[in-house]
Amino acid sequence: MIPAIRIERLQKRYGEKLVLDIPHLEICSGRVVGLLGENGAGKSTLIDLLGGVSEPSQGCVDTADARVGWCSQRLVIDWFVSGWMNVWLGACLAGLKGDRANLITDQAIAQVGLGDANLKATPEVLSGGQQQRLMIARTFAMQPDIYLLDEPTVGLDVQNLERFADHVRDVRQSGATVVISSHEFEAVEDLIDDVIFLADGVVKFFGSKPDFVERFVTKETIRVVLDRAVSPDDLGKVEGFSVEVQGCSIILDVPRGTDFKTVLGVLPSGVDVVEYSRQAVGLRQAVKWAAQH
Ligand SMILES: Nc1ncnc2c1ncn2[C@@H]1O[C@H](COP(=O)(O)OP(=O)(O)OP(=O)(O)O)[C@@H](O)[C@H]1O
Repeated sequence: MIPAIRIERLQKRYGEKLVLDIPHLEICSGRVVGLLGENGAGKSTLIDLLGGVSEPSQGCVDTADARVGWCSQRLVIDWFVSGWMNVWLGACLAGLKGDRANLITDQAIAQVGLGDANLKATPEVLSGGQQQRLMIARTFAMQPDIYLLDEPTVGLDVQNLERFADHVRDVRQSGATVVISSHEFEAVEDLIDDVIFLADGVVKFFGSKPDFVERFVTKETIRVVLDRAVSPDDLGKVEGFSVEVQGCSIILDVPRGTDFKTVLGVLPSGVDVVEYSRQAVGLRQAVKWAAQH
């Protein structure tokens, strides 16, 4: 696959502090990449460098001649023109003019569910979530080859989240590359193909989402409900298990893939299992473990 973004010896310092250090990284076109990591890991710094709105202290980012659409975590809005014109600006940045620019503007507004909002007024009349969507619409109207979206799902309600996800799928289908920074793992889990996991400005993992989950989720949580309460002393011990008793419920942290029979081995004789469930293994657990290891 062709790299849409190539990073070489990229460093960003604020004063003496090195906040991002990526020797080499290539993001392929047509992928949706989740940029994950704890607060302060360097996600926004990387998005800003990729978008060219921040200068590297060293090294470079190459996006060839791609059109890059940057949607910041912070509000970047022209408060002196109407909401509609803020989105139209995106169409203009795509080189569109006249009726075509107007059409793309209206489409982008509909895609983020702002069709009924008062976009004739300046944007301060919009709610926080609507202002966020205004910026997303402007990026959509720009029709970029590379979308850089910093926390785009914050403040979106369920319906708008679905609209957003549909649009990301559409642009990915048409070959665009999308980088999404997010702490809202459930919102982006089904969208992303790859994960960049940053910790203290360093890429700790870069690869496919399934590989990320496989690598970092080594344990899973199982909940067993019994027909009567038991005491922790009644339970057997199994290497690698940690067990918590809550009345009739037993919560077990076990190595991933542990079979039911092995779990049963922990229980005292003479009790019946009323309910048994495994917590779904996904991005949230992987991020949690990646941050700890
Ligand atoms: N303008 C600045 N001046 C000094 N330090 C900065 C500046 N911008 C960011 N930093 C520092 O760079 C580091 C990375 O910040 P960044 O905003 O990229 O993190 P992040 O992963 O996006 O965090 P969050 O999840 O909280 O948005 C942090 O230690 C932050 O304090």
